[in-house]
Amino acid sequence: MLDRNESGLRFVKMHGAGNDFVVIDSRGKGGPMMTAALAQAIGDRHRGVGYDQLAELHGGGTPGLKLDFWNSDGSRAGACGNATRCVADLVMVETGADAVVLKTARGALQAVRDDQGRVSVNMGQPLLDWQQVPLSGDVDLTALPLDGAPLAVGMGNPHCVFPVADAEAVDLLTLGPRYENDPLFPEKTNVEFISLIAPDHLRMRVWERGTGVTLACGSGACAAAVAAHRRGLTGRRVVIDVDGGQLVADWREDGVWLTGPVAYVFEGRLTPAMMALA
Ligand SMILES: N[C@@H](CCC[C@H](N)C(=O)O)C(=O)O
Repeated sequence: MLDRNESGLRFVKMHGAGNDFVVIDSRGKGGPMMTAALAQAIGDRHRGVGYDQLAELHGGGTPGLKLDFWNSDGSRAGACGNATRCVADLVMVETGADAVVLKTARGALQAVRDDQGRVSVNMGQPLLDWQQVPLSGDVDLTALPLDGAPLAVGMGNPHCVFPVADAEAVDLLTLGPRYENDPLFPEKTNVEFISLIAPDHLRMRVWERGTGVTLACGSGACAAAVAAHRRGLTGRRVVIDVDGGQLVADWREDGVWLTGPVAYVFEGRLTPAMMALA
């Protein structure tokens, strides 16, 4: 066990509506250090720390703060709305600012804190062309023998959203991995099942690519709002009930804004033995 004088890689455990993250701070250390093997080891809920996504913060100064995302199976993710909100809060607490810009593979994302302590991030405009989602071809998903006539939405990562009568009744453990790995999605996909509560209110259950069932998914909430609006089910702003709480997605002229809670769980240090797995 590490004592207080031993060095080790510091991390913070956070969550946003139950979507949980390990945040590694690599600022001022000459660039990111994460590898697929180490990300997978830290993500192991029995032998590591456990998380849905790992977020590594690096860069700073004039080029700006950068954020990379890893799934618990060691794969990379181009976007993670809830981790972006959590890390934005961490930086805002540190600097005393009420807004921050974080550079991600999705682009430079602007985040702000509201007077209830919730953090919002502009996740950008949805990507709706098949090449951008991406899909394996110019196919109409509604014509496919996939239950529920889904919509494909890119938010910097792929999402397949199924509007269904009752999201509670969906067998997520069977259907999630089936569609995640469908050849229609060359980079695999996140899978969301949504049902309508009211024209401004959805229920969503999610299977995340590279992770499995999670209690919430921010980019998934954005994709769900876009899909529901395109289907004529909702307006542009929706409250979304997820297993871990509530998120709000608002498709505005400048992009889809995702709002929700952030929480700090604990801080720790990874042991040298764990680091040796990098
Ligand atoms: N939980 C996330 C999405 C994480 C990435 C996803 N599993 C992927 O591989 O694209 C969110 O809050 O957006």
